[in-house]
Amino acid sequence: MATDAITVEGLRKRYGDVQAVDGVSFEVERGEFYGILGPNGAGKTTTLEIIEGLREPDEGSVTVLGEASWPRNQALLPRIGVQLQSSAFFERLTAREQIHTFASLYGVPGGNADAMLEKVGLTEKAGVRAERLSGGQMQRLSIACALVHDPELVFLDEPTTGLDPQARRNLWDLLRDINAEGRTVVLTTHYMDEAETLCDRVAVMDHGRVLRVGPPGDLISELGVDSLEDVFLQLTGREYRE
Ligand SMILES: Nc1ncnc2c1ncn2[C@@H]1O[C@H](COP(=O)(O)OP(=O)(O)OP(=O)(O)O)[C@@H](O)[C@H]1O
Repeated sequence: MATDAITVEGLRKRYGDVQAVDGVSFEVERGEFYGILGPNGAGKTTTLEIIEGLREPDEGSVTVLGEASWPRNQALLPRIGVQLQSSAFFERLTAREQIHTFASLYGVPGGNADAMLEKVGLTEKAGVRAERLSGGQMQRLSIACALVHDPELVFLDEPTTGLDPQARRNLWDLLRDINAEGRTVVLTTHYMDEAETLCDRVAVMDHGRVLRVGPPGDLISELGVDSLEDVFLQLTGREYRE
């Protein structure tokens, strides 16, 4: 459908004996804030990597912003942003140098990089080396680097893991702003309250399959429980652990 940002159909991926993704289909609408939830090993990262065009599926197809994501599609790269782990920062560079390096890779003017640093509240830390930033500051820098080329679609893999509650809430405001600007956001998270607060819809995965898709509030009332945490527990039979 023309309004879909992402269409995933019949995805399968096996690593040796492990069927990591076992027939996954779903759609993400343009402008949507979409969460992919599941216990460790559920197949979330593999699914995301296939959608991002970083991994070839054994079966199935993915359309991102109207284009096939495999074979790797160069035309898509400027249109999507992928939040890298902070360990992927260039060594010994300051926050400002990091984001300017990402900007130049995409041919983006340096002024935009400084504006992005300001947007994530890191202007005062611009001269600090990335490895000396706090956990929350590093996460904000990695999100800024993923956004510096103004992508339409952003993938965030556990953006608030390891942050204290206040830093998580600050980051939630930033993620809401990114989405309010019209960008589609796809998020994986280990925090059910985070998914409940931020996501328009979530897909709950386990054992390489999608068990259920819907707005958090609908899933909660359909299953007659009190929270997304309870939905997760009921569908997967497991607590959400890291
Ligand atoms: N490169 C690989 N080679 C072999 N097995 C892999 C590889 N990548 C993932 N797996 C296996 O595939 C399954 C799905 O892994 P995946 O990382 O996609 O799950 P996940 O839901 O992202 O888990 P987590 O929450 O722990 O990140 C797991 O059993 C994992 O051990």
